[in-house]
Amino acid sequence: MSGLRLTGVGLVLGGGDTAVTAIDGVDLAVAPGETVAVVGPSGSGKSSLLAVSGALREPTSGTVEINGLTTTPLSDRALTTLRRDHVGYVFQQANLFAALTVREQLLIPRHVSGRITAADRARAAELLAAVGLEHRAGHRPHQLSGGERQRAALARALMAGPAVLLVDEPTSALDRAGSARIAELIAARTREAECATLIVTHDHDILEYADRVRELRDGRLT
Ligand SMILES: Nc1ncnc2c1ncn2[C@@H]1O[C@H](COP(=O)(O)OP(=O)(O)OP(=O)(O)O)[C@@H](O)[C@H]1O
Repeated sequence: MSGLRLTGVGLVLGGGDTAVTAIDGVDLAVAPGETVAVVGPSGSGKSSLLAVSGALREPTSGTVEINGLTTTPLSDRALTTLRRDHVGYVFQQANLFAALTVREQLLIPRHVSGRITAADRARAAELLAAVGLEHRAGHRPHQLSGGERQRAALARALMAGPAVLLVDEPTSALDRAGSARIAELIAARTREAECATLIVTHDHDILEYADRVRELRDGRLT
């Protein structure tokens, strides 16, 4: 299927005496245009779930399908292409490049895979307007607020038109109003771009913006 599908996914981290089952028999499907939130306490496996969902970690068992493509067994090169072409990531610290302006954060990855076209520039401008940052396009990350950085990271993640959008604790650095704004924006862009969005969070305030909410406890989805 398009979107994201996890079937019987398990992930064991470490080995020997310190081996931990971080994810245990997880079945989860996220359809295009849908936002699913997974909520769970610290250590419940949220980051691990995102890592296997985004083909950043190979599951110990089960299968992960991203936009109809199964992630195992694939070469490192094929995985890199899969991640680049099909997955957008918005991680906790926004991971913006300190030296680049907001506009460049969106355009430089295009440059790496070829020339920046007029269509790329138009798309970047459209996405920055959609996240309310057109007036900050020439700013660098240290000149932005926490919420603005998250919105820049969201726009960058959407630049390649990913089939799957993975979001880790989008609101950890934000106040309540900022949290609501980014959560609303993620859900709206998800519908608009018809990507399958998985958000992991412990922030219950943002759950109202998700189409579905699942709970993670000790690596198991309930
Ligand atoms: N390299 C590792 N070796 C062994 N166990 C690990 C390793 N990395 C993480 N773990 C354990 O796996 C479990 C899941 O970790 P994970 O980071 O996915 O949880 P989380 O829900 O994202 O936590 P938090 O909200 O605190 O970031 C935790 O119990 C953690 O202690």
